[in-house]
Amino acid sequence: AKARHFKWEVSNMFWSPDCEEKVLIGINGQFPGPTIRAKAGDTVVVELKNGLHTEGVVIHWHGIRQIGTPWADGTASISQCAINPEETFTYRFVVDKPGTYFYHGHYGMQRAAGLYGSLIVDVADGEEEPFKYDGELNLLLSDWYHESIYTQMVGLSSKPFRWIGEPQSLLINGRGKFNCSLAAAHTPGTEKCTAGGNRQCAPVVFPVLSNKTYRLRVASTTSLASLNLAVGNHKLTVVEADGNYVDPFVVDDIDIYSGDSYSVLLTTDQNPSSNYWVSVGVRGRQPKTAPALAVLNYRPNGAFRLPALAPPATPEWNDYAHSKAFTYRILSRAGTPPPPATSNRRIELLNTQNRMDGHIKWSINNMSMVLPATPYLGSLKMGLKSAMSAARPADTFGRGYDVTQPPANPNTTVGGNVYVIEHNTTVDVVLQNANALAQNVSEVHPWHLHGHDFWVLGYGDGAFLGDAGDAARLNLKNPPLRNTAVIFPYGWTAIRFVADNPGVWAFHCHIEPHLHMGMGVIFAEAVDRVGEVPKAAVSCGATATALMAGDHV
Ligand SMILES: O=C1O[C@H]([C@@H](O)CO)C(O)=C1O
Repeated sequence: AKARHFKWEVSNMFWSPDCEEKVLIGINGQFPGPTIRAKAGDTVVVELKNGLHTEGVVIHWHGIRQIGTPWADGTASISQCAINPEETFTYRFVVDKPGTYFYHGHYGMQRAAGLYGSLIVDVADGEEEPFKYDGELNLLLSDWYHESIYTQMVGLSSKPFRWIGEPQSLLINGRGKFNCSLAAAHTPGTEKCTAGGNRQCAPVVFPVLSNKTYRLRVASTTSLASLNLAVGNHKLTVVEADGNYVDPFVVDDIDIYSGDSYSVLLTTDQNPSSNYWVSVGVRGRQPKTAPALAVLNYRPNGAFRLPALAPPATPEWNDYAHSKAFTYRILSRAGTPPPPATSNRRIELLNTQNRMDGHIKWSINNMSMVLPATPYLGSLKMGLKSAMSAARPADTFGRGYDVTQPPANPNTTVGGNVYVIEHNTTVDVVLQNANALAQNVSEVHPWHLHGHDFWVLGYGDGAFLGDAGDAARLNLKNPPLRNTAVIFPYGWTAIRFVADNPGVWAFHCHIEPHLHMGMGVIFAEAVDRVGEVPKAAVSCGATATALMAGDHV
């Protein structure tokens, strides 16, 4: 195992991801940020300098469990202080498991401002993947708004509430088109874009050879959009989800929620005289955003020889039967560790949209999460009384709640939502979706857990019936291991994890505006067992460090 060193500087820069120039957050002058490539067992060291002029920054390594290094998880107010402008913080952590991951900002809505990149972990030397392929294609998917994240955040917390709306474009590896289509010939009423050139918005071209198998690594860091990916005329074999191998299955298209990652195998078995479209469209919300397109370029055809066939159509946004059919097929590959047969605790989390003093919030068991000024990892480790509100959030919301209707009493309050988790206990969490504030509206929410993979034990429609029924029907045989799980409209999703990684871990909806509106909880897991926390993670600036060392002003 090696140490892999990176020196990064985060800064605002002008960029044209969809051909319209805006300001975004890049790393070392690049957007998306540099790809990290390492082997399982390596130590990744990122010296991160904050080159933003007037705001803090942190980076979360999404899918990396940070076993023994909870201070490197990169969550502002949770695992560390936001890094001040001009300051450098060093992230040092082991990438213990091969897979397709990514990293992104986890302070305010900085992820939506473009602060993200790929993190790919290959198998350790001497090990082999359990499937064969000839080459790899990397697709980091995102959505893009023309309004700044500041305007978006102010709208979300204003009275009256101003929703951010749908994104202006979808991006593949940071590239998209705003008001034109590369496939205008197949899309009546749209303007044709110029395809080539070396502009920042030039479409991605994936060169391939005929009759080979490629591993497509696909990850979504979208702010809002749930996506679907298809490649014209080609089948996709799903082999990995969130850094865990799955029992392979073949589909025409895959759904990818924000926070998800997949590997799919594609065999170039189609007519080699043509190129083919890779198409990424919106699902789960009525789309107002055109699909993103990239070119699967069968060499030696010209890169910008446009495909003869129309781009594959994205399934209807509200065809949830299609979504569920895909999601339910994801099961663990033989050899994946099975979950413990029983759990010590079940936490049932009801997701509701609420009102608070004229604001709109998302609440969990009727508490909307707000983050503290002092990062939990330090304040809980030091046992500071101010660290947590005395009231513990509830483990359940009671069976009577009608998930099919807007909340009878929509009023909510804010809280820390800190759940204290005992070391080495097995914890079940049931995420219960419900109707939003408007009649007949219930949305998709992809929930992401930090610090752990979890087994997805099952999904259901309507209210979870608990011990009266659903608890006995969970899949304990071959549930997939993941770090992100979707809850479907009006449905529930049950997960299980073992609390074997002391730290303070966020568990939240990965939709950026929903997290901003409070849709999350904190798992304070065996914090007394956390090793010595680096001072730089929990004290900010040189004076803080010096004061901690006993110096006086
Ligand atoms: O959180 C959300 O708020 C809006 C809408 O429900 C209220 O304007 C929306 O579509 C969300 O996902």
